[in-house]
Amino acid sequence: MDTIFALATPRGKSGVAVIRISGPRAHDAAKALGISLPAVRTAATRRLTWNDMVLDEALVLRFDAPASFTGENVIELQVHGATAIVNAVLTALSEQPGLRTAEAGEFTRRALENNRLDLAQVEGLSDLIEAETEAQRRQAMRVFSGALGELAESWRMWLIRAAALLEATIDFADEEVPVDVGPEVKELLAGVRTELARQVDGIGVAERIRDGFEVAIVGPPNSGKSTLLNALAGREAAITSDVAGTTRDVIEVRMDLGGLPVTFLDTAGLRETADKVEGLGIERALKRAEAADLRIILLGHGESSPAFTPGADDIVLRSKSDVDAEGDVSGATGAGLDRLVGRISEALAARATGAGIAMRDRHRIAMQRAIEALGIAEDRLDSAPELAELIAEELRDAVRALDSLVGRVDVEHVLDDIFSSFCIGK
Ligand SMILES: Nc1nc2c(ncn2[C@@H]2O[C@H](COP(=O)(O)OP(=O)(O)OP(=O)(O)O)[C@@H](O)[C@H]2O)c(=O)[nH]1
Ligand SMILES: [K+]
Ligand SMILES: [Mg+2]
Repeated sequence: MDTIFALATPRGKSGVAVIRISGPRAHDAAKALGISLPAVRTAATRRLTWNDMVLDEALVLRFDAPASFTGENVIELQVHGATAIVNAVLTALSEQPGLRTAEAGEFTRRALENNRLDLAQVEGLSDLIEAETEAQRRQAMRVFSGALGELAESWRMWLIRAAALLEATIDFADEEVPVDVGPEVKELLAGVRTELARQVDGIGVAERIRDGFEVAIVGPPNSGKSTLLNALAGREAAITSDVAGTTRDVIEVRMDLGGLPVTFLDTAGLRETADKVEGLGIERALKRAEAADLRIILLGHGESSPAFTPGADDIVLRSKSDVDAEGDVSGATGAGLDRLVGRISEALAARATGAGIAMRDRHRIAMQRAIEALGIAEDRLDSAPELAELIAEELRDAVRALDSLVGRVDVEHVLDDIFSSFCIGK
């Protein structure tokens, strides 16, 4: 196994830069830099030297396998964040035998291989690093701390219990079965299936929290959509003018709205037009507005938008309240903007509460596979309960699907559990 190293903080000038070394030669690599190793899990300042030259005065942290992020011996060097220092230390490391630069994600891959993290936690970690808003941080943190693995483990235990009950009836096939296990098995399966379905339902919202909600601003030309977008963004993101049909392409502005990631879409004014390019813009506007999570329908004085019927949560507003007594909001003066932002946050926050812990297509596929297997098992329990062996096989399929959630693949281990732990009356 190679010993790998890399800069763990972004490149460029900074107060401190962290260089991580992981693998069997991590301790030797530190010693080769003139470092006398600090005690495990303590930090000590040490002078780094290479070819008789002092490179820097660094804070050195030492972790010994398996109690480290990667599960290997790890040294972390906190050096002064000058490009020249970082380069000198990285060069010194690369000149040592058995050491090489880490590939992207390689520290985490080793953590996975050494069972320091499960697959879902690895996904959580990558989302955590990408998190920009509070809701994203909270969601990623839940997954990173192993919540999905814990859920999968509890489902797995229920299914293994159900399979064990069925196995017992197989063992007793020729004799009298002491108890009818059907009702208990059914209850276990229905419990798992209901929870799985709830998690699958929450994936869409969880994906939204990860990738951002879309809020489209739509309405007739010149109602002030682009001006409103600019007011929300606090910058001139879109061109505005008194010419109807100014906006053609969809303009996107990403924002943090009360902790939720939101992308606002400014769109072309909706109207009948003979202009080919404007027509293409309107087509795009309609498509994106329909796909968005929420729409702000912005109307001018006395206007309606025949091209757009508002959905239940959509917000219909009258623009230019600074010059229109019946207006609700003014992109020009900012009046009514806080109230609008409040309404949008409220509508999206209500949806965000439906988020589950599962949050990826991979999770959806695994869970749906499990739901399907459980459905077949439940049907068989009703129609042909004597086929206990076949039913148990469906349960094993469901367990395998759930195991794939966390990247566990040792099916033998599952079968061992089933056959060893719960043998009623034997
Ligand atoms: N007084 C006032 N004028 C506004 C306001 N919002 C927009 N306007 C003016 O209305 C005109 C149209 O504004 P835009 O923001 O370009 O309108 P739009 O809806 O994006 O127009 P299209 O992109 O052509 O569909 C411009 O002259 C703006 O200065 C407002 O809140 N108050
Ligand atoms: K305009
Ligand atoms: Mg516009």
